[in-house]
Order: sequence, then C-alpha cells, then structure tokens
Amino acid sequence: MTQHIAIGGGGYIGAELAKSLDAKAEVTLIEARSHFVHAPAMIRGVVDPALLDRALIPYDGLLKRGRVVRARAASVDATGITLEDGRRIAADQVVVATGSGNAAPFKPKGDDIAAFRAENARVHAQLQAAQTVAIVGAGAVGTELAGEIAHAMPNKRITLISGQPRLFPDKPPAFGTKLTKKLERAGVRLILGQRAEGLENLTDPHAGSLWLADGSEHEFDLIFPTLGSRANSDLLQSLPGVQTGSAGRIRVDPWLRPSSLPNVFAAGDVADAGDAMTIVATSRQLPWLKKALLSLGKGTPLERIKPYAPWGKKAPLLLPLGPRKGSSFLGIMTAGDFLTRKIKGEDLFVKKYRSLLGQP
Ligand SMILES: Cc1cc2nc3c(=O)[nH]c(=O)nc-3n(C[C@H](O)[C@H](O)[C@H](O)COP(=O)(O)OP(=O)(O)OC[C@H]3O[C@@H](n4cnc5c(N)ncnc54)[C@H](O)[C@@H]3O)c2cc1C
Repeated sequence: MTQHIAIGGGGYIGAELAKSLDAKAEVTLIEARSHFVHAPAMIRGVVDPALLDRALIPYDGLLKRGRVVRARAASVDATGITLEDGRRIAADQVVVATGSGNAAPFKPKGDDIAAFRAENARVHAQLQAAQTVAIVGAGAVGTELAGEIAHAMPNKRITLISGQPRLFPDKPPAFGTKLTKKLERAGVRLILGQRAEGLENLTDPHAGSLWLADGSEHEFDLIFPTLGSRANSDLLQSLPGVQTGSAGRIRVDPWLRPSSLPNVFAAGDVADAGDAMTIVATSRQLPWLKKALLSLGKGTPLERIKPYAPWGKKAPLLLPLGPRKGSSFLGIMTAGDFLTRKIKGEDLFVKKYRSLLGQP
C-alpha cells in the first residue's frame, strides 16, 4: 500500500523533506506562495535587488512524482489537511512546516511574491537615499545586514544597536569579538548593552528617532528593526494538547509531535524542538524526519524510533559581512574571512537551493 504524506509549508524543511521522500512515498506539499523564498539572500537583496531574480525560486521543478499544491492550508487533523478553498488532502502522516515571519524586506508579509519584490525595491530606494542608517537588533540578520550595507554602500553611516553586552553572547567570546572588530573596521558604529526605544513598528524599515538607556536621542534616515522571527503557528493551535512557547513556537515531544495526535508532526521554525530558528536546525531535523516517516510507513511503532536530538550548543553559525569578509562558528572552532566567504559569503547557498528546486 502506498504511503501518503502531506506537508503543510514548503520552506526549508518542507521543500527538502518533500523532495527527499518523493521517490519513496506519495507526497503532497501544500505551499501558499508561487516561489520558495531563500531568506539568507534577502539580506544582500536589500543592497542588490537583482539577487532576488535567483533567490526567489519557482516550485514547479521540485517534485517528480508527488505534487505541489499552491494553496493555503486551513486546518490539520489525523487524516490529512484541509485547504482554505475547502479541498481536502488525505494522508497517513502530516507534517506541519509553516515556518516563521520576519520584518520586511527579509521575508514576505503575505503570499504574493510580486508584492514582496515591490517591498524590496521600496526599501532599497529608501536605503540609497539615506545617509544615516540604524539597525536595531544584532542577531544574525542585523549583524549581516550591517556588513552587507558597509560593503556595498561604504558612504552610509551605519549604527548597529543591541541590548546584549556583546555580539552573540551564546557563542565563544572570540566569535563576537572578531565580528565586532571587522564591523568597526568597516566603519560600523556598535552600541551594545543598550536597548533602543522609540521604534515606530517592528516590521517595516522607517525614518525616525531612537532613545537609548543613557537618555540620548538619535535621529536616523532609515531604521531597520531586526528583532527576530515569529512562528506561523495558526495551523497547529487548534490541535489537542498544543502548548505555545517563545516566539509563538509550538512545543513538540521527542518525536517532533506537537499534540496528542500520533501521526501529526511539526518541524522547522514553527516547532520548538530545542533548536534555534535556523536552516541549520532544519538540516538536522530533516534526516530524522525522513527516517521516522518511512519507518512508520513500514509499520514500525514511532516509540521504537530513536527520539530526535537537537543540535544544542554545537550548532554552527556562518556569518558573512558582505561577499568577502565574515566569521563562522563551526561547532568546535571559529573560522575567518576565507572559509566564511567560500562556504557562504560568495554565493549565500543560492545555487544549492536552486538545484534543490530543480532550477538551473
Ligand atoms: C533574513 C533571514 C536570513 C536568514 N539566514 C539564515 C542563514 O543564513 N542560516 C540559517 O541557518 N538560518 C537563516 N535564517 C533562518 C531561516 O530562514 C529559517 O530558520 C527558515 O526559514 C525556517 O525554515 P522553515 O522551513 O521552518 O520555514 P519557512 O522558511 O518560514 O517556510 C515556511 C513556508 O510555509 C509556507 N506557509 C506558511 N503557512 C502556510 C499555510 N497555512 N499553508 C501553506 N503554506 C504555508 C510559507 O509560505 C513558507 O514558504 C534566516 C532568516 C531570515 C529572516
């Protein structure tokens, strides 16, 4: 009997899982957008909008046997997924991989890719016209954005502001220290250990003033809020026993199940499986999920399958500051410009994801 697997959401975990199961099961991937959004390239896309031509990737070449249904999933139960238009996708196992949203122009606000491109063009024009730029939040997105702008537009006065006393406090100190020095050398001013107040909103770049804890007021032509992702967890909220954790993520059991339904799984950013909200995390969840789903298809009870083990502190972090410089934490060591450039900075994995989606 053919095993039918329905996956809601075709981001990093959903698209790659669908492809990896395509030859072995009957897979239906439900995805609301026409194009895969390769998020890491959207940071450089702010200074180089042409990059979006390659980093927004159509879904039509992803699967050979299975199908990608362009629709919004409305609800999930033990026998499949119901779409917003009322259609029903029946399945033996369901995986919810609806991911997360972030500020414009890093991830689309809705499903319309043309609107996302228009938003990117608008922010690019604002950036070109700006002399003073603030980036509020120095996680990976904010720090990379500072590096990209400093590289491509060296005449801007860039300020990177974070409430944390140093960059990446959860990584070995050398990692943050090296990034700080590289950014300062590129002319970026870092204000660390002070929260910025006065953001008009958390989702759109805008002009305005910020107030720091020391009482000082700073005016900027353009302020980018880069304060992190928020999970798209609506699809899971009505399942029995669901618990919501931080950033709207849904807690999962050691077999990546978000509820008491034994055959409904959640993975990627929407699931709080003990990993950070990263593609790096989905790369670890993917082989586990593939194995677990195929074992279930052969009749193995899930409890006999080894539980999922998250990355923990060893999760790598590759942090380019433009196409040439950067630093990386590779689990046991840190690496500098050369490796960061070769692994990520030059191409930002665009070729990898185009190839995954069957595009030249
Ligand atoms: C600017 C930026 C840069 C980043 N760079 C890196 C990086 O370099 N390295 C790294 O490890 N991480 C990076 N991340 C984090 C990374 O993008 C996320 O961890 C990743 O996107 C999570 O993948 P996902 O598959 O869980 O969800 P997503 O990629 O968010 O995909 C979810 C998909 O589900 C679809 N969807 C949602 N709801 C529905 C529904 N109801 N019905 C149908 N479809 C639906 C969406 O349209 C979307 O395509 C970055 C994040 C941002 C914002």
